[in-house]
Amino acid sequence: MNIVTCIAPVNIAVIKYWGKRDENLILPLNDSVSATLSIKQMNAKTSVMASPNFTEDKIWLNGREETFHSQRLQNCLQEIRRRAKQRADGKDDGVSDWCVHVCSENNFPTAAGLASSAAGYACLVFALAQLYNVSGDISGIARQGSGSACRSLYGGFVRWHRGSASDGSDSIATQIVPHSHWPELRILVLVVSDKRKKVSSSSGMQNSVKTSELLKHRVSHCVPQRTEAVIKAIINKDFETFADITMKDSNQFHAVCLDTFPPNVYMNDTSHAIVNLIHEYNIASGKNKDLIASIRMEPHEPGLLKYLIHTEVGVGPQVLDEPHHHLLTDAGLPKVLV
Ligand SMILES: Nc1ncnc2c1ncn2[C@@H]1O[C@H](COP(=O)(O)OP(=O)(O)OP(=O)(O)O)[C@@H](O)[C@H]1O
Ligand SMILES: C[C@@](O)(CCOP(=O)(O)OP(=O)(O)O)CC(=O)O
Repeated sequence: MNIVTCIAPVNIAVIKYWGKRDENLILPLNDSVSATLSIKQMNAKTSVMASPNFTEDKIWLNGREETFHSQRLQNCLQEIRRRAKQRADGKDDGVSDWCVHVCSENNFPTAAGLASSAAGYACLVFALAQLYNVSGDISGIARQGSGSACRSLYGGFVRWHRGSASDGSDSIATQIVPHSHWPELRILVLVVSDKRKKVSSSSGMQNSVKTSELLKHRVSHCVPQRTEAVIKAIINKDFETFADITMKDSNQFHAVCLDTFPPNVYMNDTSHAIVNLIHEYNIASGKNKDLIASIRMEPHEPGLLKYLIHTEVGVGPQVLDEPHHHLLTDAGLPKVLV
């Protein structure tokens, strides 16, 4: 059967990726570090199907057909087909020459700053790799769909190495520790808006590279030391240092966005109220207080917090074997549309 269905997780960066040195290959200016979130609560689910009967590559995203002409989609598909053709066993069964139909859905808001592109491209590339029997590192392929997607191919804590090769061959993700390393850690995702961001990450960071002096300082003077220090804190399960670096790096990322001209404002009053609440909680050494209850009480105006996802660090992408999981019919059409 030439159909595969997979799910892939989102990831949240504790050292942020912001700025590219190559727009087409998606090569970053700095290393980044993230935690992969449990696949149970938030995931992208993707079915890919290849058939000699298909006449063109097609993709449906959240129930709507989208154009397959996007350069990023094309780059991922081309690269994985190239890898399929040069498989170690030298046998190409011809499947990589057939057109593909892709159907994907996210079980959380798309393009709202919740890393939908990360889960989405990780899932697509992981599923295509199963379909074409491609083995070895595929994070460098997912990276060409969306930079942060390379980190969603691994569970636990993950580092995306900026690399130095001009062809991007060393700009890949590696696992720092598996999800089982720090099981006590809990992650709360507080969604203050589920609308599409006004400025996408891609164009936001492009403007920052062009106009922000602070970005240059961050890349050369802050991120290298922070990356080493946060990895050490993760390995030692040193929560205080981990939390300190994570908050400082997030603040600096938002400061770079404000230093960009014209500025990108991604946080609103509710986001700032939450940041203040966390600091007050820490100062009050609220280890015995119920943080979730405090968050639900604050900010005081009801309805400002859209929803709260209580999750933890999780595993990387998974294959779903059962036929009822497939999002495409045997004829290659989205089940939701037939
Ligand atoms: N399941 C998916 N499969 C393939 N592509 C996807 C999927 N989900 C999202 N995308 C692509 O990612 C784009 C959204 O990426 P964008 O970077 O703007 O938002 P985000 O990833 O949700 O936010 P952020 O990068 O700030 O965390 C979508 O417009 C679509 O092109
Ligand atoms: C703020 C971030 O989430 C930005 C993510 O940017 P994307 O990976 O979505 O950008 P492109 O590579 O242009 O697709 C920080 C991070 O995840 O490291």
